[in-house]
Amino acid sequence: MKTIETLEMIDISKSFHGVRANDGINLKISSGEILGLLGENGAGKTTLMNILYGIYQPDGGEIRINGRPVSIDSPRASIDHGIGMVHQHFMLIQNHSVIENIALGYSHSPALFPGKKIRQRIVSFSEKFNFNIDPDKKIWQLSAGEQQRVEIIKALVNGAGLLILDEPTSVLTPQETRDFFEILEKMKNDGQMIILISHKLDEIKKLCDRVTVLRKGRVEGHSDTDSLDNRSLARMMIGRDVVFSFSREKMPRLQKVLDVEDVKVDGDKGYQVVNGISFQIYRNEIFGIAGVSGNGQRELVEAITGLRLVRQGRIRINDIDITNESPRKIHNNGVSHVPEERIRFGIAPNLFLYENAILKQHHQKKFSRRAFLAYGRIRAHAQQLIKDFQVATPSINVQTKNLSGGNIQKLILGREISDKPDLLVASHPTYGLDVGATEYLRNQLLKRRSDGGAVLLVSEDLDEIFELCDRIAVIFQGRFMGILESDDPRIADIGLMMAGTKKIKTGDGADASL
Ligand SMILES: Nc1ncnc2c1ncn2[C@@H]1O[C@H](COP(=O)(O)OP(=O)(O)OP(=O)(O)O)[C@@H](O)[C@H]1O
Repeated sequence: MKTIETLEMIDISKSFHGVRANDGINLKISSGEILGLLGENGAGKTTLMNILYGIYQPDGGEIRINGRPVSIDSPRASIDHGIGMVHQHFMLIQNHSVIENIALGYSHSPALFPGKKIRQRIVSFSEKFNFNIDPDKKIWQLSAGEQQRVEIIKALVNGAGLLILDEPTSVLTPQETRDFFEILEKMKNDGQMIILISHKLDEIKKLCDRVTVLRKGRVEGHSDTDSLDNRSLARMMIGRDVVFSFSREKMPRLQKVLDVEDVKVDGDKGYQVVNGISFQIYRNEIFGIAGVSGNGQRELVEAITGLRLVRQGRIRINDIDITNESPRKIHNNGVSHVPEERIRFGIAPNLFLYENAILKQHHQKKFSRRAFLAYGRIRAHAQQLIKDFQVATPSINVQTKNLSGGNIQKLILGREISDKPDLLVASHPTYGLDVGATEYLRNQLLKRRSDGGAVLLVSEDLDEIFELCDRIAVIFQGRFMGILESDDPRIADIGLMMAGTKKIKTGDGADASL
């Protein structure tokens, strides 16, 4: 392992076409420390870490390792200096084994395929930090948590003394998160340095020794986590107080909007992953689906929004059968969708922001005149959207791929909600959002409900589900383990239901699957 004792970033600046993403940033981390890097969406966290990892070159400033200035002009140089980065989206080749993936990035190899040496190192790290990974398994056979551990091992095998982790728990189940925290503690006690980017304040407080908070490209402050509570952390990040809990008045359910009847759907690998699910959602209702990811919720949502074939059963919106209709027809019948994979399904990355602001809506009368797009109105709509949803961008004339992850997310949400759909289907809508944007989004979902909309919310964040939903279904292996009213005392068993060890008979649509 490389011996990095201290790493400093001094007065780092970086601009993109006049946008100062980093403006004189200072940061320091020492061996055996976990530093939290916090900041609102677009604050400059990813840019700063991309500079440290050699993906971008800074316009000014210096990086010092053990007090000496170093030049990091590529990821290879960064790895050679003992820095490793685990991105939000894993960079692993699915059809290759763990050992093959690690060999591909191995930086010290004299041999063509240094399999034996790598196997030894995987085993030794696994024993030391309890990674529990089979080196011969293919990546596609591994859970998200296991794939993340492979990424970490890959960095450690290359000698990383400093690990950068970008929102590492967003893809993990609660159990995997607990295991992951233990691994990080062990690594820290072994002298490893870790920089953790996260929007989850509890996580930051639990794991990090110190935090550096960025705002609008500058350092807002450095602090020990002991001396901060969630409220003061949030205030540092977004410059105002954040509401952490919402009051949700009870509302009578009105007409039925969505009717899902005994639906069966196949997954990507060709076998059935939604095994006969029935439920209804009404106007003035937020209906939550809780469950560990990979239990069929993604496929169910894709079936409702027209992205996946329904093999059996019917789906109706306002009593109109939309089973296996095109996404466009389903959208025209009043369904909007905030997809789980936003960059892939939510935007066209190379189009301008104002074009993405009306994606799927361009044929509507307000945006087109005969065969032509009404660009004046489209631009005005985009301006309003970025104002209402606080999308941080220099203008509406930028390619959407250049927005920060959280701001892309806000743009999609704004577009879908402003369409005032009868049914809004939102998959993990607050993932990647800062605390201020999360608060705003949750308020918007509640507003959609009180304006007479129906909302289907799929989330792994139980706090979010409890906070927002009128009824909660728990999905396990493609079946509902029960549908509960939010004030049902049996809600305490939700963990058991998520793990598949308890079913609850509720006299609702869920019975069809019990
Ligand atoms: N390649 C790029 N081209 C143009 N602008 C960019 C580029 N990368 C980042 N930016 C801009 O720099 C600013 C900082 O973005 P960055 O991705 O670093 O923020 P972040 O703190 O990581 O945000 P998030 O929490 O949303 O991921 C944003 O205004 C973003 O639009």
